[in-house]
Amino acid sequence: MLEVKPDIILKYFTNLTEKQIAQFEQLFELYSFWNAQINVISRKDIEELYERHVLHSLGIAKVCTFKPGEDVLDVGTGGGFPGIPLAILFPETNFHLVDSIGKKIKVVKEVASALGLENLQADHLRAEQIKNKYNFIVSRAVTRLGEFYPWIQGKFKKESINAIPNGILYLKGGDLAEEIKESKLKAELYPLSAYFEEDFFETKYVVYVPQ
Ligand SMILES: C[S@@+](CC[C@H](N)C(=O)[O-])C[C@H]1O[C@@H](n2cnc3c(N)ncnc32)[C@H](O)[C@@H]1O
Repeated sequence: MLEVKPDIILKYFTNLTEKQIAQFEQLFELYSFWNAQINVISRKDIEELYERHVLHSLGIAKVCTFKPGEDVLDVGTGGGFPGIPLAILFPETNFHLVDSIGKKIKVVKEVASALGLENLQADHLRAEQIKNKYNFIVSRAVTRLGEFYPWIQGKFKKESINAIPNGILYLKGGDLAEEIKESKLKAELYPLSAYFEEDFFETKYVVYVPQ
């Protein structure tokens, strides 16, 4: 069987514990197995799992170091991106992963349980149904910011304990100027090419919208 190693993760995250390295290593086998049954990432992408999905998700960690005890919501997590890689990296932060498609949440629950992730809860829910409040709301590839914002408005904790105020950290690509203008939000753009040298990241950003 093809074996793909998470070397690219170790290249950019040099302080991982043995446990975290083992968890990242497990991801390839787990997603190869689950993706064959329930499509959560493009099947031709599986060999690029670590660069295009795991490292891309961890781009958020280059912009914000989550604190122990903070609550983070991942809206439209699909098979667990960006929530699962972030939950491995920040084991003392609480992650709530939701998706409107139940079978995708099944994959998230299976992967999280195989990894022994105790800081992650996954629920089959639409973002609009959520009543809890969070420090940060993360997302990737769900919808335009203008549509996304009303779903999560009012779901932030008032008090911030991080170096950056509570807010949205959204992974986006391409030309964002028009989308941000249309949303009328005050957004800050962090290019992932500033942190990662691979071509894939040339057009990728973390969009931060403080609350
Ligand atoms: C293109 S997929 C992206 C999945 C994952 N974030 C990733 O990057 O691999 C978009 C996901 O958003 C989910 N979704 C769309 N609208 C949603 C909503 N209102 N609440 C929760 N999930 C939603 C869909 O079910 C789908 O799984």
